[in-house]
Amino acid sequence: MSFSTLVNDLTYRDRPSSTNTISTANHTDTRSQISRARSYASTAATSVSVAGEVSSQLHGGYSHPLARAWQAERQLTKSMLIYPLFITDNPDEMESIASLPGQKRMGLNKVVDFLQPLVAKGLKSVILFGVPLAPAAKDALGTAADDPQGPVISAIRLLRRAYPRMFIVADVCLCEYTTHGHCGILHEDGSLNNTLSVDRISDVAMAYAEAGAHCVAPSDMNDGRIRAIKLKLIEAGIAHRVVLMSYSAKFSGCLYGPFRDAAGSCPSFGDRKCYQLPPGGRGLARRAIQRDISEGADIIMVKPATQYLDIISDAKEIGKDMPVAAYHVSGEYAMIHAAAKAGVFDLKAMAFEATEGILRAGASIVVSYFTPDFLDWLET
Ligand SMILES: NCC(=O)CCC(=O)O
Ligand SMILES: [Zn+2]
Ligand SMILES: [Zn+2]
Repeated sequence: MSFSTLVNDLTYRDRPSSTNTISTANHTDTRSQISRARSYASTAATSVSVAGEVSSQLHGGYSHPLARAWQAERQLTKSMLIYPLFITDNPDEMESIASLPGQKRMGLNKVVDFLQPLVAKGLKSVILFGVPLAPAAKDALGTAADDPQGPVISAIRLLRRAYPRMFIVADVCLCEYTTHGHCGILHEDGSLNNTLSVDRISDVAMAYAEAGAHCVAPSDMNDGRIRAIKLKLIEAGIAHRVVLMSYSAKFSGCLYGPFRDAAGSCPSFGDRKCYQLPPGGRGLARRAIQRDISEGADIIMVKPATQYLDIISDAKEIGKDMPVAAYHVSGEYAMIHAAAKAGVFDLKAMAFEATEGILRAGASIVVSYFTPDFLDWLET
């Protein structure tokens, strides 16, 4: 221990403090050391002691709730939240999703009324997932994904009319619409046919954009789909009014289970490890993020969120001039609910702590199933 640290340490411990009773109580035996240190300090280097006292005092800076809020580079606001909605092809459906407490799967006749109180509380944005319930709606090419009468395109049109100020994001993938449940079109050996998949995915994205989505968000992880979508948007003359949000770093793992229940998008064989990223692949995620930025992404997303905070921070560093989004996924949401139910912690406190961690890592947009709760919990 250097002399100045000793002085700081002793000076700090010696101070009577209502907020730090443990350190004063435990160190009464150091008084003679303190006075020796102090007299040395006052003769040799008075400024060391003063400077030490000044720099060791942090508590004052966050003593008030507002001052605590100011410590955050980014504070959670309602504008940062995107709420996931599951829209089925059964217009009158309103079903609870067992593995996603509080979340519903709903039909077109229900969605406007469902959103009304949320919009009144400040909901700004939703992301739409289509859920075809009729088994006949699925095929090898995911034809239903861009059915003009299908749930996503119909919901885009409906919500644009009902809530003209709401920002509508359309998730773009084929897994909800393919019989095999994979995120693209397959070769005969069951692997992804990247060329056909990108062509199909970019057509689906175009259909959503043309129907009026403010943002299209491809979550499939096929190589080159950002470039393909951007080029088609430019060619159609609508690139200037559509945000392209790439799920750039979407990791393969076990946190999507409740979503697959909700959307019926579980692969019928195999897994997604050959297109979603391996959980340890930080360098690979950085390359995927760089690639998607160079291909024309307007927003880059990291998914899941709390297990991948380093990747969010990398995304913010690599894409320092663009917004970074994080998807706080179904498994993360379900875990928080389960642990809160088991008495491990308070649901609200944990929802804030997890989301603040996501913002601190670098995100300024959070796709969250907690959105309706946050609309109640946040003042602005
Ligand atoms: N494209 C969306 C997903 O794959 C799942 C998200 C979740 O688990 O909430
Ligand atoms: Zn998919
Ligand atoms: Zn997906």
